[in-house]
Amino acid sequence: LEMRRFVRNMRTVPAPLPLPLLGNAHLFWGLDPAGAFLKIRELALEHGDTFGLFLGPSYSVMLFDPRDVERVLSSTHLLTKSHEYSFLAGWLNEGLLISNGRKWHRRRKIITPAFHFRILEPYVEIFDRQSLRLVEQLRLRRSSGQEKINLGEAIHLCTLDAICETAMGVSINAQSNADSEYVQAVKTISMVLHKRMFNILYRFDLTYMLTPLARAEKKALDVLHQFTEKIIVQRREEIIRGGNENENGTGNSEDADVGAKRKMAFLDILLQSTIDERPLSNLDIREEVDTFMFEGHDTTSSALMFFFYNIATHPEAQRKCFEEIRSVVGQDKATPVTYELLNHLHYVELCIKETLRMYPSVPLLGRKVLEDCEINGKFIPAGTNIGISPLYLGRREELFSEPNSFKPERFDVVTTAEKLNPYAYIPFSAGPRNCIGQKFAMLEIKAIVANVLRHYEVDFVGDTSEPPVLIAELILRTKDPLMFKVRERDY
Ligand code: HEM
Repeated sequence: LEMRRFVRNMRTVPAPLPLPLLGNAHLFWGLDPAGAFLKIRELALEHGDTFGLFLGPSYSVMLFDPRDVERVLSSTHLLTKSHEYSFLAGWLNEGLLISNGRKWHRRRKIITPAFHFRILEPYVEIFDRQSLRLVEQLRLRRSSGQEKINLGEAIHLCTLDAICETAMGVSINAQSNADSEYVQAVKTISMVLHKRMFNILYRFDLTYMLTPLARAEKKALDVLHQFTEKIIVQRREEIIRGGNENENGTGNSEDADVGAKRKMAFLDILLQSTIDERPLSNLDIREEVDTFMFEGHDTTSSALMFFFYNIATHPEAQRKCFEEIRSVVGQDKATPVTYELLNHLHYVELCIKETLRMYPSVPLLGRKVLEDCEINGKFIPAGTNIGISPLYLGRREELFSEPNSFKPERFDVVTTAEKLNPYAYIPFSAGPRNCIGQKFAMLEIKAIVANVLRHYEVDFVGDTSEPPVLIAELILRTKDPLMFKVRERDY
């Protein structure tokens, strides 16, 4: 930073004293992601809700005051993502999550209609079918002698199946074929992303390229990209050949390793979209489909895992969820869940919202400031990275009473006395760059919850005296897997 701007910034934004060259990096030396998160909390207590951090040459400002958060997230100027998102570019290229400027704006405009409720409504049939496969998988695990079940792992495969079918209109059958090349490639990429973001050895491109991890990434990317591309080419050809015979689930296009009835998948919508009257190229479509694949499965499976943890450790909440599901969907376990029925699951929705307050799937958001600006009297110079943490905000005592307790009723607008600040509760972010898939996510989570709880009572197997240790990586997870027992419900 140039000295004059630096001094102006330091006057308005407190920061721990930086060391030459290192800045404040030494404060985080040797800490794992969980430790780094606690350190940031400690610094907020010491320096206030908005404070600066120098990590080597890069300067960041952490915002923990909802008023400052509002200024950033609602702004139409502060939309550029921070450098960390570029680690995703290998897979997502310049898809909606990481694109910036004019490209992002135009893409957001054409993708928004793809999340209209009329498009989402038929997807519930997919969520229903895939969650019944999950129910079956859990039964198989039990009958094969697995006493304790890693529910998060089983759910992850289920959400991967659901997003693949909705995004591309094909099934990868991840739940019955967890060893498939595609599923393994998704796993490899997630592992690589976490390592690149949090391990200094892998952070810099030049040194990273020499590691075996870079080779594993390249191999996995080839698998992922080739798969998406193959589906795009096939679908384009089908449309040229004979129109949309497979739309709305009426057709039955089969492929060697993919096979499922097609609906109006996101891919079909993108194939019909135009920008400046020109259709999107295969690469344009691939980056958006891959973005849905990434953003649409890990997030929902993290939310679901914490949902089941919360209700398993709060039996009264589990009972109320089950009673509501039974009264809305009916006594017959074979009745399919529908869009209409899911909209009536009010108490389940409160539990999902409370889960996302305590355990937001995306624990940290980052923006890059391109021009000097002021945020509520604080001078932020161009080049600053901004960090906003939905996880930290959701656990602030000043914003939520008993923040570490699971209290779904706080979200009940009819009965609650608590007045919630919309910028304190931001699991789906907020403003122009909020989550485009939030309605999709709520429907999918509800469908999976409804089918699992209709069939099973879920118990947590583990130490409940302490909350699980969280790892605030790209997607929130726990240090150790959460293990559960499921018991068949008789009614
Ligand atoms: C519980 C589930 C989910 C949560 C908590 C969640 C959360 C978020 C958050 C916090 C952001 C903003 C990220 C940032 O600014 O860095 C975001 C963006 C996004 N989400 Fe979600 N998400 C969920 C599910 C989904 C699903 C199911 C899809 C797609 C089917 C999706 C697609 C996207 C896309 C494309 C963006 C980028 C939007 C843009 O920049 O214009 N998300 N999500």
